[in-house]
Amino acid sequence: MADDNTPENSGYHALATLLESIEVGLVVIDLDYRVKVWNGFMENHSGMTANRIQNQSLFEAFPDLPKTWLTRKVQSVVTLNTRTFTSWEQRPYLFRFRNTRPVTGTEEFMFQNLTISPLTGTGGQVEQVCLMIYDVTDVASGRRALEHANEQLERLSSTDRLTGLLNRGTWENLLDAEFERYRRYGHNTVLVMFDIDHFKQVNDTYGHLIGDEVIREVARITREALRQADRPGRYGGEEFGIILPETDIDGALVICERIRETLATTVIHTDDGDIRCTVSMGLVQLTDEPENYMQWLQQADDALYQAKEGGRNRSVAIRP
Ligand SMILES: Nc1nc2c(ncn2[C@@H]2O[C@H](COP(=O)(O)OP(=O)(O)OP(=O)(O)O)[C@@H](O)[C@H]2O)c(=O)[nH]1
Repeated sequence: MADDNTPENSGYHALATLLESIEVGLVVIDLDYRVKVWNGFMENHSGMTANRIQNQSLFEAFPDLPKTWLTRKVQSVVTLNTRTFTSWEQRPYLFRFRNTRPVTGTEEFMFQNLTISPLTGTGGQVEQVCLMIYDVTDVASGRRALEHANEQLERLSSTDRLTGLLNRGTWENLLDAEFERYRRYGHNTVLVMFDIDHFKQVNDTYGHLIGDEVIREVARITREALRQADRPGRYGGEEFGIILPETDIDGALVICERIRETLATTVIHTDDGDIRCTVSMGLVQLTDEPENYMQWLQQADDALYQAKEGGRNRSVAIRP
């Protein structure tokens, strides 16, 4: 009988205790996926005791495991006798454990990195494999928060803060892209420039803050009148542009008149009283004439100027 007090045994005992209490999941399975070792981390997070799962098939005990994927990974570890590593970015988790971290409590489940190592027997053959599961929820949730913040930053830098429409830079890039698309495919496309009439009076009478409210309301009504593919943008102070892809000049005129009439009949309620405003619009369907998008823009601006000259609160369309 072995003497429990030999230095070898006490060393082994210390090691076993360490593996039992380490903050990493340790699972040893044989080549039939029967569980041989299941440490404290796994017990705590799965609710399954080592005694219960001992010698059970891993896939029977955890039917939700990605069987095909894990089998392929384990097979390659066994065949090549080398370890493999999978990060949470490739696969967020192997075992779906609830996230119990206090700081990253907003994450629903535990993100995991996984290492699969071969365990060889005395003959040098791989007889078992060891799965090591690392809880990387803190890292993953930090990274995800950063990505989320970057997305928001990206959105903010492409939109106008007052109206939420595309800002001038982004909108002009789209206009340039639409111009190139026309050159290649020749699809109908219309550019609209419009501007709030006598806006200076609104500012002078009510002040800049109320003026801003009016600009915001004009943007909201415009956005609501358009389709998903249409691209409204805030070009300058009280000047807006709309790109209407796959639209001819008659269709564009219908859309613009709808926006113009809606605005003309809308009362904007502000803290300083009710305000009405009108807009003038210039529309131009793209032809082969402009050599670049800036010339196309100039044509629309000329049409807008004609609408102002013609008495405002109207749309002027330049036909192809
Ligand atoms: N509140 C506010 N006013 C702005 C903003 N940007 C430009 N403006 C004002 O918009 C007014 C534009 O005036 P004008 O270019 O003379 O044109 P208008 O009074 O609208 O007259 P027409 O366009 O000829 O009908 C100016 O008073 C600008 O100060 C802004 O972001 N907020």
